Amino acid sequence: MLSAQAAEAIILEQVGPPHQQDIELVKLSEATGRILAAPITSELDFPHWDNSAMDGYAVRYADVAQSSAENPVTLAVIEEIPAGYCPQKTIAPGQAARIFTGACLPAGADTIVIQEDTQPDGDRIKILTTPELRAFVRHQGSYSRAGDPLLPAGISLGVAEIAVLAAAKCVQVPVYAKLKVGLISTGNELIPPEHPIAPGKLVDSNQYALASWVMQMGAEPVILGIIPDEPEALKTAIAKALLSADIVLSTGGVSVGDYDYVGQILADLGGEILVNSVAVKPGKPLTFATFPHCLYFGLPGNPVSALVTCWRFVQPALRKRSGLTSEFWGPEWWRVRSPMELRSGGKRETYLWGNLRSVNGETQFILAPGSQNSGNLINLAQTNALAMLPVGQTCIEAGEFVQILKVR
Ligand SMILES: Nc1nc2c(c(=O)[nH]1)N[C@H]1C(S)=C(S)[C@@H](COP(=O)(O)OP(=O)(O)OC[C@H]3O[C@@H](n4cnc5c(N)ncnc54)[C@H](O)[C@@H]3O)O[C@H]1N2
Ligand code: MOO
Ligand SMILES: [Mg+2]
Repeated sequence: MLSAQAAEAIILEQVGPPHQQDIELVKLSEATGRILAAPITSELDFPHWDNSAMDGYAVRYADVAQSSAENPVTLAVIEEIPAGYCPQKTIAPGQAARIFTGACLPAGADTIVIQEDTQPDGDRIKILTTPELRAFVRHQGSYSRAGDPLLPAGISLGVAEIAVLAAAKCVQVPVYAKLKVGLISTGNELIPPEHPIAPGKLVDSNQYALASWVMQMGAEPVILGIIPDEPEALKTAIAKALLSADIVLSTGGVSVGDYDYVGQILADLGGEILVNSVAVKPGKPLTFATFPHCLYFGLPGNPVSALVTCWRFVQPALRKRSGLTSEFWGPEWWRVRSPMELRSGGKRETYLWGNLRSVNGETQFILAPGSQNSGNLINLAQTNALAMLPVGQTCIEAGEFVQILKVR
């Protein structure tokens, strides 16, 4: 049995980055959640022009360096500059321009006085304070200069990145193609949710759970359905899956039972089986095999085992394969306090599910009530974290810190 760390390393080592031909251009409006495939630079300075951060007056600092409420300097207002307008005049000594937030600074001016610190006087303005030199001026190029890198390749595009791409006028975005993830449920007991339940039968929840996870990860699920525990049917289905996906996830059939055929079939199909048992709970029979153009994860059938192994082992692999740079592969560990005692058998790296909650300003892990059994998917709902007890640690006392994996 491999340790979790050894299995993780073996899996990640086998995962390659996307290929160059996997790059496509998408519209910016459809780029959310996609992974940038090339670095982005802009031909523009940010800000594009010196401009005002406030509503007020553009002045020459030298004119107002001694100004105060008691001894205000009075300046002639020679132009009004709203946002979007290009100033026509140069501010000479003794002059100012009315200016508004976002408007271009006129030539000659170097400082903004906010209107609260002024008093209008016909077509002149009294300055009631001494501003700081260059106060409230947003200088051209002070955020980023033309030609500077704006975004690196290998990041996921979220709200802020989309804003930057829009500002840089990048309306066609180079991204990596979505990975295709084949999904197979194995088991004679399984029925789709639409079918009537019968004695001994069970609804295939794994297929829906994994399809949901695959979509959340920005990949494309390829639904291959329920396959009975029959070697020939399974072999045909797995062979088909290997041709139609970059990564295949099956659930069930990987343990030691007489109907657990997945490992043997992977070997028969020419797969190199690198992992078939890992010291994690739940998830011990996790199986990983490589094929020339496909990675195969045989996840355990129990619903919680399938998801825990997915979050812990498949997620970093999928992130790497989808083009993210290494800092984003995870797993991302956090350390938070648990107000409750947490227990483990100590023989396998053990995962308990629960919630991260903010309690009096501190993040805490709250264990999900009910049975922490890998067959119980009911109390996995509405959780958002897994607490991890390493091998050898049988207990975390109430109030102590525990290592956490954020999930979903
Ligand atoms: N003698 C031993 N028995 C078992 C061992 C062991 O070491 N020795 N390991 C146990 C552990 S741990 C796990 S986990 C399970 C994994 O078994 P399999 O991956 O072979 O999965 P199945 O036997 O096919 O099913 C297990 C369980 O999960 C239910 N299931 C399966 N598919 C689905 C699905 N698509 N949706 C919902 N539920 C599903 C299935 O009905 C079974 O109850 O093996 C232990 N046994
Ligand atoms: O390891 Mo199994 O995944 O306990 O249920
Ligand atoms: Mg089994």
